[in-house]
Amino acid sequence: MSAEIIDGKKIAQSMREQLKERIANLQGVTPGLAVVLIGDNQASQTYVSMKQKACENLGIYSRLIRMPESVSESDLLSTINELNEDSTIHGILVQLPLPAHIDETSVIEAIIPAKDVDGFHPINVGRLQTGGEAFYPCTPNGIMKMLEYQGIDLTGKHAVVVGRSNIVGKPMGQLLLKESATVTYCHSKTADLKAHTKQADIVVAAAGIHNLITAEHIKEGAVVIDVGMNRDSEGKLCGDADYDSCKAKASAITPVPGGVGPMTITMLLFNTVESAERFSKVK
Ligand SMILES: Nc1nc2c(c(=O)[nH]1)N[C@@H](CN(C=O)c1ccc(C(=O)N[C@@H](CCC(=O)O)C(=O)O)cc1)CN2
Repeated sequence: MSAEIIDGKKIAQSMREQLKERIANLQGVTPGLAVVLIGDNQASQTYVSMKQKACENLGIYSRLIRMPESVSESDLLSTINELNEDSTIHGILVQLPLPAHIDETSVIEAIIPAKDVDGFHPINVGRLQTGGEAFYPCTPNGIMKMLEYQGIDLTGKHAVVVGRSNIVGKPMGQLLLKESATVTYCHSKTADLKAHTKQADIVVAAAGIHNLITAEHIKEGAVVIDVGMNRDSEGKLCGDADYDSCKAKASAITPVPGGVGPMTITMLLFNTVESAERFSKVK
């Protein structure tokens, strides 16, 4: 078997076209996104400029707030408070990771849930479990859209999520559960990872370990979703799954790059447009 390649760029593009129509229907309201970038982390700078470019292409107003690595937590919190009050801004995100002296939880909790387009605030995290109006984290929600686009029905399927981060692993499991999948979480301390992943209809690899998942870890016909963003010894971007060996055994697989990554940014645009729509209804 050779797997179908799930083309994240193509799905992202089709979703972005739909978003253009929603923006046109906003009648005079321009969705606004504020991105706070702290320090000089090269990867963060790349992701932030990709976000800004994507906003520009769609007609979303984007404001970049750059702060030095040495910024104090209280200055950062004051900036967030100003953005919370700014009616031209519908979405706020602080690019992660943060410098060690800043408490991530305090920063995330300072953003009002209605503008938390990353979906990291405890109110949004809680509503993912209990229901109600919420924003869902962009990477796992993007994966759900990819699975839907591919026509993969999740009801009764066994999904194994490898990784337990707040950004990807934990919300990924919740979203899969919402669609009636049977979910197993694995992580760095899981004994005999292979015994779990081999039973899975869908494996989501989000552990940040290059080549953690090989053909030996999956069953014939499994769907492999690769969230990894690692660099190999030559500096080439690669995922958590050994692409060539898994491709030969899986029924569908996401590449890195060009798989989950483009969907992460698209879901940020999606949440920002959604937020602008919600605010314009409140007015
Ligand atoms: N506040 C947030 N911080 C971070 C998030 C997040 O969702 N919110 N996620 C990651 C980084 N990230 C977005 O911020 C992100 C990572 C990767 C991509 C992407 O499109 N990758 C491309 C390859 C890009 C390259 O060449 O380097 C791909 O996979 O095709 C988009 C967004 C951590 N921080």
